[in-house]
Amino acid sequence: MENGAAQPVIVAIDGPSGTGKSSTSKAVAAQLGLSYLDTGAQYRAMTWWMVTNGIDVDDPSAVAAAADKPEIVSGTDPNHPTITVDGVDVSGPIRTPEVTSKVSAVSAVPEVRARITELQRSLAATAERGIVVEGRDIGTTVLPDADVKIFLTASPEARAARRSGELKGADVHTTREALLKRDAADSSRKTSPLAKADDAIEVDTTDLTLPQVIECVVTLVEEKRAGK
Ligand SMILES: Nc1ncnc2c1ncn2[C@@H]1O[C@H](COP(=O)(O)OP(=O)(O)OP(=O)(O)O)[C@@H](O)[C@H]1O
Ligand SMILES: Nc1ccn([C@@H]2O[C@H](COP(=O)(O)O)[C@@H](O)[C@H]2O)c(=O)n1
Repeated sequence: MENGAAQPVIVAIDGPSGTGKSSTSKAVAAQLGLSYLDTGAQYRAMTWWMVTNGIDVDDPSAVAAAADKPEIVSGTDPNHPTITVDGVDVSGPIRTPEVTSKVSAVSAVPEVRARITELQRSLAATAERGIVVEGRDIGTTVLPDADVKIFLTASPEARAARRSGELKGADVHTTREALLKRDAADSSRKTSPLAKADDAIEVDTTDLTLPQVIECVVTLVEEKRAGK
């Protein structure tokens, strides 16, 4: 089949924090002309709204009761991903240390996950050429029939070094502990925890450059499209 008339392809990329999901997914989507969805940004947007509206994020029933209130809209252009809550651009505010430290509590609430999962499935279903969706439960729960499933990993040391390089001046040890704490919370929650789908391909990125990881994923998607 000609490239222009190709069937939409759905790519699920999961893994712990700092393994390179966002960087890889954006680049793969841009290279292959697909849409891109950062599902972590959606959970961060929900958390930002809870904090901004004085909801106690450690009270799951308060979070559940408010979960249907914010209108979260994700733009899926990999070259210009956007996220708004009730029409406000929150791409900056969702990356603060406060939101990062509270997002695991909010994302563990089943009503939050149900609401956001519905948004994710709807975006995937309407992506004309297909989509790369990255998160923690995409291959296991959100899109279990995805055409290609990747689970990225990397050593905690490599992930902490990458993150502290981004957050200029951040201490690597503190960054490592914060990453591991978030992974533990995300992996141990009852509803759709961070997990590798049985049919996902695991790619350990510890000793790979970002361009190498991107090339590996592009090749896997192209092989799938070619029916190999
Ligand atoms: N293979 C790699 N080698 C070196 N640096 C990398 C590699 N992959 C990603 N990075 C860098 O590591 C940092 C974290 O990457 P990224 O944000 O893509 O991870 P993530 O898995 O999406 O994290 P999170 O789940 O916390 O959002 C970025 O600065 C990115 O440029
Ligand atoms: N599919 C997903 C994606 C993310 N989360 C939660 O959001 C947090 C932030 O994710 P980042 O990728 O932006 O770091 C993450 O720690 C999870 O709590 C999720 O539950 N499911």
